[in-house]
Amino acid sequence: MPTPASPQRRIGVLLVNLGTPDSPQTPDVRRYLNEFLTDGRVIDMPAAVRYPLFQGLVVPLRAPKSAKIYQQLWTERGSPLLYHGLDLQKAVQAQLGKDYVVAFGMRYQNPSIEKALEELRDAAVDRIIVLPLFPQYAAASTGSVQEKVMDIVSKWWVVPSISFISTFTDDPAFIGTFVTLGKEEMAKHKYDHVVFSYHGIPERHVLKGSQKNYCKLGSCCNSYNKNNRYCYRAQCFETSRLLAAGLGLAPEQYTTTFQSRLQSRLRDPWLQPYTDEVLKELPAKGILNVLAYSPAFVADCLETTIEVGTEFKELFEEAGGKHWQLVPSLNSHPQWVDGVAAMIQRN
Ligand SMILES: C=CC1=C(C)c2cc3[nH]c(cc4nc(cc5[nH]c(cc1n2)c(C)c5CCC(=O)O)C(CCC(=O)O)=C4C)c(C)c3C=C
Ligand SMILES: [Fe+2]
Ligand SMILES: [Fe+2]
Repeated sequence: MPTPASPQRRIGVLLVNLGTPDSPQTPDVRRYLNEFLTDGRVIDMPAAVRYPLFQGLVVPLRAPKSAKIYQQLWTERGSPLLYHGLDLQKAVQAQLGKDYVVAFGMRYQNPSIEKALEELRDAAVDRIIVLPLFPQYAAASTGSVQEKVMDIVSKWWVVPSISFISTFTDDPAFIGTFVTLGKEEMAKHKYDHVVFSYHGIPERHVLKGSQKNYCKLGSCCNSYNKNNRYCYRAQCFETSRLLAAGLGLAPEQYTTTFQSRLQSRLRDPWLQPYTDEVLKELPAKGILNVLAYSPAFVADCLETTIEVGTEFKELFEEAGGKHWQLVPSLNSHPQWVDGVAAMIQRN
């Protein structure tokens, strides 16, 4: 008797980014910030303090100010973080072909991770590979996506086989595409210095993630090794080193900095040096032409286009700098699409 053909076994891929408001209007921004800033992995305070402090005070004050910035960022296609994510999903799906089903979700707001996982379940995939789109692991970004995904699938009757790509700080395609993009800018203008500005996190977050107290926020992070594989600071330094090597930069030709600290009355220190403080000092050192990278992101968003591309440019020029240029993010660059597909296939 002929054996029945085995059902087609497809692999589900879930690409996840952080999330963005549904519109740049204050009520939608408020809803987004309420979800984001009450996540215990982002604001690691007891829930009894976090909810009243952030929902009751911080978010109502911040939402109208953030909404104004989102209005500057918004395009005809909506929020860049969202449309670049959807473009990437489409391109990776085309690259991987019919043996894969690629879905896209956001940790906060829409499209939700829940909906994206349900799409994969409805497609009867054999197993799921989750790729949080954060190159460097942080408990507040990658860790939060992992927790959310596990929360959702653990409640399904049939729990799928699932794996996570937790960090790609040194991935050749991630580095290689940023090198390509940087060289394109360097061909148009002569730069004195390169600034690699990463999203900041509280120092406490790094120390809490340190295995066997290996990390002391000092020279321990200068090499990336088995003891600090998930140390956010060590991963940022590793990304900078690899980008600098690809661009042919000597150590004195680049600086690693950290941006977007949430100003807190508690004044807890965030990773340093702070980008805004470093860039103001550059012109006095004769550095007048700066190429700026935002390598904690793989898609352009508020943090790249507005904070690095616009606000830091203004600060630099006010301090006497002449030329500040942001390298665009990877978005759905063909080299990056190939790299994401390769990462999935290796998994
Ligand atoms: C690299 C990944 C990210 C980490 C780590 C991260 C930590 C982190 N962020 C905040 C507070 C805010 N971040 C905001 C925007 C934002 N953050 C990331 C990524 C990481 N955040 C992205 C991709 C974006 C942009 C989203 C977009 O819509 O374009 C914001 C909102 C904007 C604002 O009001 O300034 C806040 C607030 C904290 C507190 C934190 C770690 C503790
Ligand atoms: Fe953030
Ligand atoms: Fe360290």
